[in-house]
Amino acid sequence: MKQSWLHWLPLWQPPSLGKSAIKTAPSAGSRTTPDTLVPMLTGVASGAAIVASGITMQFQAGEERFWILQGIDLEIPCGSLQVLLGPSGVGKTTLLSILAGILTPTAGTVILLGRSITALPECQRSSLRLQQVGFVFQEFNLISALTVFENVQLALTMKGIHGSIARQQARELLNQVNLSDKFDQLPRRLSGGEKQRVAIARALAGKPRLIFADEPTSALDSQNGYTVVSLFRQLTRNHGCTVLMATHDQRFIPLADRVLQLEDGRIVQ
Ligand SMILES: Nc1ncnc2c1ncn2[C@@H]1O[C@H](COP(=O)(O)OP(=O)(O)OP(=O)(O)O)[C@@H](O)[C@H]1O
Repeated sequence: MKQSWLHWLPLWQPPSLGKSAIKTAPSAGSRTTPDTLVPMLTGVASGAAIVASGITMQFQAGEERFWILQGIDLEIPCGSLQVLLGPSGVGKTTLLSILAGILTPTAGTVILLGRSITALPECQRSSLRLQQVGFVFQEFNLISALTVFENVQLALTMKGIHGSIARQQARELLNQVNLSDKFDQLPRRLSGGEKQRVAIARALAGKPRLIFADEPTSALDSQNGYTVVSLFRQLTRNHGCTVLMATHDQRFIPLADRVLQLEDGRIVQ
């Protein structure tokens, strides 16, 4: 799903209409936990980066309503690489967007990094995302008029990191993704794999604890895809970052700590 990266920080446009849909009602087992009943620190105590309960999402297409997610319960441990697998249109972007607090589910609750976000006002969710969450997309969404270095520096600026500290951190992030020789290049001069590594460096600005990656390997060949997913794995191992990656690509499953298969609105493990 093509989205502007800048959109994801304060705002987000929901995905477009038109693929497969589930037109049945959610199961009787679907539940909605009142947000006030969820302790603020649930999840962190148990080492979970995300705890989702009874996530249900209904969309409307013309006159018709359909359920795309049907009562998903999920706990994602800190410091792990989780792969959300499923065919196009099954609801991966929708689920990612709900877990990141960008979309509000029809029912259910999400605890993100110990905070119950479902009932938080958008400005507080946006601020939590800005400080703690990084995003990586299929289409890279780099700013074409800025150099590689400036793309990362801008992300740091948006997180309140300026001047020589921002420059130092931008250098470190780009070194971390092996792009130390590309600082002054414009994105159009980079290969797809290099662009995605810039996008990862940018997503890591401000040391987020959680990375959401939506189809990050779809535009890449096997080797570059492997480099990107290996990089995610390294981040979980060396920096304690949690990565949730949505994909329909089964090639990188061996690198995941856990595969969550999304099927008919539910997670099948
Ligand atoms: N705001 C919306 N209103 C109505 N339908 C929507 C809305 N957002 C998404 N959908 C529909 O919900 C379904 C799931 O979309 P979603 O983008 O989450 O799937 P996906 O698994 O991420 O697909 P892809 O891999 O192609 O990106 C699709 O049929 C989509 O058209």
